[in-house]
Amino acid sequence: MSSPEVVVYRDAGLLAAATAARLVTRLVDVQAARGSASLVLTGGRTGIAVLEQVRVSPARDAVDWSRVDLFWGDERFLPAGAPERNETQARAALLDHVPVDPARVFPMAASDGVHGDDPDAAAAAYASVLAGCASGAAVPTFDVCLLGVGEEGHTLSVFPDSPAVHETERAVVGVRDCPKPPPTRVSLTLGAARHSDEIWLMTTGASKASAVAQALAGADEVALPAAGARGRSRTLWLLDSAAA
Ligand SMILES: O=C(O)[C@H](O)[C@@H](O)[C@H](O)[C@H](O)COP(=O)(O)O
Repeated sequence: MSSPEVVVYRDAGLLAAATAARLVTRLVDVQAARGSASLVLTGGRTGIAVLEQVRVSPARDAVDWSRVDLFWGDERFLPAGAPERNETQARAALLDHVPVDPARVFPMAASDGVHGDDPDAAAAAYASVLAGCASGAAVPTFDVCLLGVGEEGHTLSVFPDSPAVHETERAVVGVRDCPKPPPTRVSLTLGAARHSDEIWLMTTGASKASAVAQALAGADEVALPAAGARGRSRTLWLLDSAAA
């Protein structure tokens, strides 16, 4: 696992624009080397702001969007099309504006889909999707995994000292009574996220500064889940000056 690197930007707007540029370049480089690329999307203001900046980037179409495999790190377990769903927001911010291949976009199930309102069934189904994309492994090696970080150190929908942070077997879990609304979610585990080549933790605002400091000081992942988000070759903490 890689050691955390830190890049600090003047403000949240510059972080979003610079991270969008970083993402476009990373996807182009991976596609040049391997033909396709895989990306894990996140919810939250910061993650969506980055996607919006990708949409308006002059370099956007340097990426062959038809050869990007798109996954989610977590999802708010709501009916399809609900405004609060990470998928809804990602489609509005970017995916509906670029020629992705629908067969290579893998949203987590909605609460009114085939799995009903059972987040555990939805999680098991997503684990099967991941295994189906992983040619023999349980989880693909994601090229880039975008993550946000909460004030108390959550990432994905993995919260401090929660059942999800103690999960060592499953790659995807249902989350209930989530401290951050909405309460029911589906989430990758930290173990699944660590299959990523690069993990980018995008964090803005003074309210996150304590969690950032604890994570970078080597806090235990049970108490500070974001501290356990490590990429195989790179772990990037992308901060604005307030979070730093
Ligand atoms: O579904 C979610 O809410 C996200 O996955 C969550 O992990 C988010 O990334 C963090 O809470 C940071 O959110 P902000 O960027 O809005 O602070």
